[in-house]
Amino acid sequence: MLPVVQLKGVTHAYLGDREASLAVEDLNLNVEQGEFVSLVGPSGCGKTTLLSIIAGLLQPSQGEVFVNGEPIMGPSPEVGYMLQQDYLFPWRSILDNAILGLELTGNLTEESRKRTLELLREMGLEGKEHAFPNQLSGGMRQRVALVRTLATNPGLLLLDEPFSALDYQIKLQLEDLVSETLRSRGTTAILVTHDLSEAIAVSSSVILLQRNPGKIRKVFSVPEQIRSAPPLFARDQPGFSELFHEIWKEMEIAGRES
Ligand SMILES: Nc1ncnc2c1ncn2[C@@H]1O[C@H](COP(=O)(O)OP(=O)(O)OP(=O)(O)O)[C@@H](O)[C@H]1O
Repeated sequence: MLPVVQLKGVTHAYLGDREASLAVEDLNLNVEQGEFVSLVGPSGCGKTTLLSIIAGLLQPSQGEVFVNGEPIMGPSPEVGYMLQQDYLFPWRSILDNAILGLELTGNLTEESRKRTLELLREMGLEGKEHAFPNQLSGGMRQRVALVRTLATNPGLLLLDEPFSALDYQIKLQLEDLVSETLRSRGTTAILVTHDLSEAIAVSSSVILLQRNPGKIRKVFSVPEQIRSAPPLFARDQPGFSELFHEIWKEMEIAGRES
């Protein structure tokens, strides 16, 4: 089976007025169907650059990027992108926000609208369909953003720190919800996070990047007993803290070298 994401020799330099800054260099990566991969590493190591490239929002200076075997030419409905901010439109109801992606891609039908209502219910937002974003909590709004992203049924989900602005308890609940939803749908996902314990709790593998320039330093596979537990309980599994300390140590060494 083809990997869902393939990066081959991806290099990207941002061009400034006087000089170019090399954000990522010669990156090679395959993400397989159903994998949940986290990208961690120090600020400036190129995590967001990489997601933008995979999302088709940024063309790399060099190298090739494939999603489901097809070269990426621009944003595609196959790829969902969720950010730290929910970017809901304040003048649209929750349901109207949730169906926005379907509208924009010309896929809004009675059937897809019903599926979106069902998703809102699964996310605990029943009764809020006709409310407006300012009537919802931050955690609820982020769940609406998740429904909007999932409504178009993307095979690949890119998550750029989607939980980082939330209270700790809400963040843990959302990690569980997202992880369970993606697992049951078999969606492939790439998460950028600064929270190492979150990365280990939700992922099948954790990719540590280093900076100056951004490169993959090491890939850590998350053991089955951690991976198969819901994120909240994954943190109590044997091997969790050992893996945390192993990655942490490598991060510190990488930090000293960059
Ligand atoms: N639009 C831009 N123009 C110029 N340089 C940029 C631009 N965006 C990012 N960079 C540079 O590219 C490098 C990688 O940035 P990127 O935002 O991808 O890193 P990151 O790992 O996501 O950082 P953080 O963890 O702080 O969000 C950094 O050196 C950054 O300064």
